[in-house]
Amino acid sequence: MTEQTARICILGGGFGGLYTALRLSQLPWKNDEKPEIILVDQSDRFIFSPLLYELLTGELQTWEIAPPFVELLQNTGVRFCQAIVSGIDTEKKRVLLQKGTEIAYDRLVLALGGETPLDMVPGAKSHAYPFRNITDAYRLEERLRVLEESEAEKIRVAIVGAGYSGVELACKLADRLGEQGRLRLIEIGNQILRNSPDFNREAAQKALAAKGVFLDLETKVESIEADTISLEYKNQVDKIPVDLVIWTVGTKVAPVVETLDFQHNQRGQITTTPTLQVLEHPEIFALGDLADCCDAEGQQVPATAQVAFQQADYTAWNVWASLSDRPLLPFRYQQLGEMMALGKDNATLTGLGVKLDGSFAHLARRLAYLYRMPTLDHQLKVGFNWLVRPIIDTLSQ
Ligand SMILES: Cc1cc2nc3c(=O)[nH]c(=O)nc-3n(C[C@H](O)[C@H](O)[C@H](O)COP(=O)(O)OP(=O)(O)OC[C@H]3O[C@@H](n4cnc5c(N)ncnc54)[C@H](O)[C@@H]3O)c2cc1C
Ligand SMILES: NC(=O)c1ccc[n+]([C@@H]2O[C@H](COP(=O)([O-])OP(=O)(O)OC[C@H]3O[C@@H](n4cnc5c(N)ncnc54)[C@H](OP(=O)(O)O)[C@@H]3O)[C@@H](O)[C@H]2O)c1
Ligand SMILES: C/C(=C\Cc1cc(O)c2ccccc2c1O)CCC[C@H](C)CCC[C@H](C)CCCC(C)C
Repeated sequence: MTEQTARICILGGGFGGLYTALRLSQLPWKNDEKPEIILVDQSDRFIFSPLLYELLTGELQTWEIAPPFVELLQNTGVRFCQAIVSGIDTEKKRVLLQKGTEIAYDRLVLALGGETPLDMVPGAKSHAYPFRNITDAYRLEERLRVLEESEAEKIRVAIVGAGYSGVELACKLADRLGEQGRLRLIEIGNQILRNSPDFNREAAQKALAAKGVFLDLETKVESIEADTISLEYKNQVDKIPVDLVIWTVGTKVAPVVETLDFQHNQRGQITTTPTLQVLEHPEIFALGDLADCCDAEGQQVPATAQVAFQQADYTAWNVWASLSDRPLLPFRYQQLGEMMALGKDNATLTGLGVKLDGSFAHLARRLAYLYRMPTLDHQLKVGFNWLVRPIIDTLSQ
């Protein structure tokens, strides 16, 4: 009697899910043990979010940072299913999709990421622009285009949150808008980039100052209206006219994740073991922004692409191990450093004992991200384009 092929279902094709699928397809399955691997995502494209800002400056094109899943999964044996996940029946081991169909699984990988909360202040949902995915980038692009084509002498942009996204966006938009832009970066704390190494924070402060970005520290957003933003500073509220508000603050898990009957932390993330398994469900793995994970050393890991990217290797290995009767490995997070774009030809990078800023950091950041893109085929296409495009642009001038 032959045993039935095992089915691995991966929910979410971001840094956690897509890289898990790709690694799983490369593992040494014995022919009679080769499982069926299905990747489910609501979108048809993977998003390389660290390079999302470059769409707004025209430095990069959609195909480079958001390749379609079908293209990435070609020749891997992984099946792609575009659908919205609406629930999981853990008793029957089935994933429920919004379109009414279900997928049975033997192993399940949860990697649905996070969302930007627009319910933190009144008016944000109706008037502020989030910046997390390709739809957000297109919406923002369209608004910027309308403003640029208007008669307005100045385009007044307020960016809420001086974390990584806020600082990177402010620098890129300042370069895009030039003299036409008047940017302010609003931060509740008393400094920007609270969690960054001093070198990166200082490089960012210098870049923001050089680009004329106005910094509102210790300032809380009270509310956002159609063309104003109300800011509280030292117990006084000021209403400031704005053309565009971008909201970068916070990450929350999707409502479908909140409804799952697992242990969650206060932020709604699913608690996992260091082997990235959901408590009391060894057949279910969770990683990335939706997972509350302490690694083998007991350190709480942050919600970053760098973490999800590393967890994907362990998840793939552990899923394979659990189907091959091998021991599972606890996740060991290696903080390699951090990189930040500070405009069109400037960046800052701290990691592995190296500190770089300016155009060297810009180049090193681009190369480091090229190396982290999902498949060799995509790396080659993008790398070739980065080499050849400047030559074509120069010749066509
Ligand atoms: C602008 C920006 C820049 C960033 N830059 C960096 C950086 O430089 N370095 C860094 O380390 N981190 C960075 N991050 C953080 C990083 O993007 C996240 O931590 C990382 O993407 C998390 O990976 P994930 O797999 O958990 O989720 P994601 O990569 O967000 O993937 C989740 C996937 O699930 C899909 N999905 C969600 N809900 C459903 C559903 N119900 N049904 C079906 N599919 C669904 C989504 O479409 C998405 O493809 C950045 C974030 C942003 C917004
Ligand atoms: N280059 C990179 O490495 C990079 C780029 C983008 C994102 N990421 C990762 O993605 C995750 C999200 O980062 P993010 O920068 O998008 O968002 P974030 O971490 O939520 O940062 C938002 C910033 O806004 C501040 N803030 C909080 N509430 C506020 C309010 N009501 N008004 C004004 N400011 C407020 C926060 O201060 P407090 O910190 O005091 O709360 C923080 O400085 C992080 O894990 C980050 O590491 C990394
Ligand atoms: C800081 C580095 C990696 C961490 C990291 C950061 C992210 O934002 C990620 C996002 C998504 C996936 C993964 C990651 C991630 O791993 C990179 C460290 C690299 C070295 C410190 C770079 C050394 C540069 C060399 C000196 C090369 C210089 C080249 C030159 C300028 C020609």
